[in-house]
Amino acid sequence: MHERIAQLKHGFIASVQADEGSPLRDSRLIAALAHATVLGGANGLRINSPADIRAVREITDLPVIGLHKQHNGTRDVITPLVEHALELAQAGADIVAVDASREIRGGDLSIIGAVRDLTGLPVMADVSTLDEGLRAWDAGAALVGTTLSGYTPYTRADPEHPDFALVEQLAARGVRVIAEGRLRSPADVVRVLDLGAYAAVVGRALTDPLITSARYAAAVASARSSAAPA
Ligand SMILES: CC(=O)N[C@H](C=O)[C@@H](O)[C@H](O)[C@H](O)COP(=O)(O)O
Repeated sequence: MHERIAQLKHGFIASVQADEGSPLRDSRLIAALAHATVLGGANGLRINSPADIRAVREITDLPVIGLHKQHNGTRDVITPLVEHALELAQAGADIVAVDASREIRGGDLSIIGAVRDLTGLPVMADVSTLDEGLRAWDAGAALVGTTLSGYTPYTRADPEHPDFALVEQLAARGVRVIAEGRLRSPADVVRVLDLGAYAAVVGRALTDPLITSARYAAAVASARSSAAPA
């Protein structure tokens, strides 16, 4: 097994990302946030774009899963092209994440082998269903992420919770599965590892203060509206 994959075993990976328009959209801020998660104990990082990967590479030797998000009018596609993967590798990614959904790839998963062979790096296939995960694993993905569950038109997911069932089903079939998407607490991480996940990715709940503040604000608003008038 690839050394970088082994380093992630039974750990948690901090996804540190900020889209255009976010107050955190600055590679130096991404690197600072990533640094904080590493000091806190993260075992790896998931980082979007060559610029952010370069900035993060300055602060850590931990495994970096690189991706290139491209909006297709409906959602972000993860690393649509081999050319993007090459740029991620040049920037210092250790593992390249690619969208392996049927929605984007149809029946053709040749991107997995192409990225692996051209970059020399292991590939993490992001999927939304059991079938997609099994096909990506057979096509040579080193890791299969549940990242896209709830984001393809044919998947429904509880917006408040990870897709625990998909994690369990992939693990039961011997797939090296990364639980990703809507993990919100240390308890969620422990639960997916218990279900057989190889590692867990935590994104917005860990690294996006806008999202976490909105959760507090919603809780306060809800408590106020149900409180008896003074
Ligand atoms: C669907 C998609 O584009 N997911 C992206 C993949 O890199 C990121 O926007 C997510 O933040 C990441 O998957 C972690 O998930 P969460 O932030 O829910 O913990």
